[in-house]
Amino acid sequence: MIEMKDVTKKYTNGTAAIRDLSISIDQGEFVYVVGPSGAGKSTFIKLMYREEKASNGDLKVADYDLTKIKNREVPYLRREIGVVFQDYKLLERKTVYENVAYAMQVIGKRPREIKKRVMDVLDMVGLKHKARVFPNQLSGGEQQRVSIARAIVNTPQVVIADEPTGNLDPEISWEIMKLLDRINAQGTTVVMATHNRTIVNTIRHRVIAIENGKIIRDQAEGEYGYDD
Ligand SMILES: Nc1ncnc2c1ncn2[C@@H]1O[C@H](COP(=O)(O)OP(=O)(O)OP(=O)(O)O)[C@@H](O)[C@H]1O
Repeated sequence: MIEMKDVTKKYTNGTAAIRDLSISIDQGEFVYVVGPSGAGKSTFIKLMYREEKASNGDLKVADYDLTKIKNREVPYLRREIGVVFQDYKLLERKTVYENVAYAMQVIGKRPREIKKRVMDVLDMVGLKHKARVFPNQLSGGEQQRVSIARAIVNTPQVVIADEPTGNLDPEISWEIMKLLDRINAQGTTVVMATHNRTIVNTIRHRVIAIENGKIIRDQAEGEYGYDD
């Protein structure tokens, strides 16, 4: 599902945020990406959905070769990748329903299909009854559930989450994790950057540790915890 070979990302100011990194993530895996602040986790994630371009190396995501992808193909790639951010990034002037529907409208889905699918995913995240409210009338956990609904509404092959529980209380974080686990159980690959050791050590999945733009450890699910 995700193949990186000798990928380097150098920002224009000369910072090499990712250095000669190689990794393979299979369809259906759940992978945590951990590491200290500034290690390169967000950059690693941004490379996957083409928010940033690799400076060197080969990168394939969901059947797209990102070294060869044309700009007009990027929206098609993004249909296969749902992204969840720490700060939710919802559109404040749109309702919950509209926020989720928008992801389908931009790819030209028909209104009738949109209505059914949006209500189905809102039901899945437990927010069908909040469809008409605006994001600022929701708690942080509810906003994150809306953003997860938006990420999965086009049934992507991969969901990428950058610190999805970073702004949430522990109790609410577990709810978000349960939701991501459910999405994963339905066959969607999940890649999640996190600083939360309790989560990583409790809900076990493969763990990739990044430091200075390199993978320093790649620990299969079932191996001992993330303890440094
Ligand atoms: N747009 C940018 N331009 C220049 N340098 C950048 C840019 N974005 C990130 N960096 C640098 O690249 C390195 C990796 O940053 P990145 O945000 O990927 O780390 P991170 O592991 O996600 O950190 P955090 O846990 O604090 O979010 C850092 O040194 C950072 O300062």
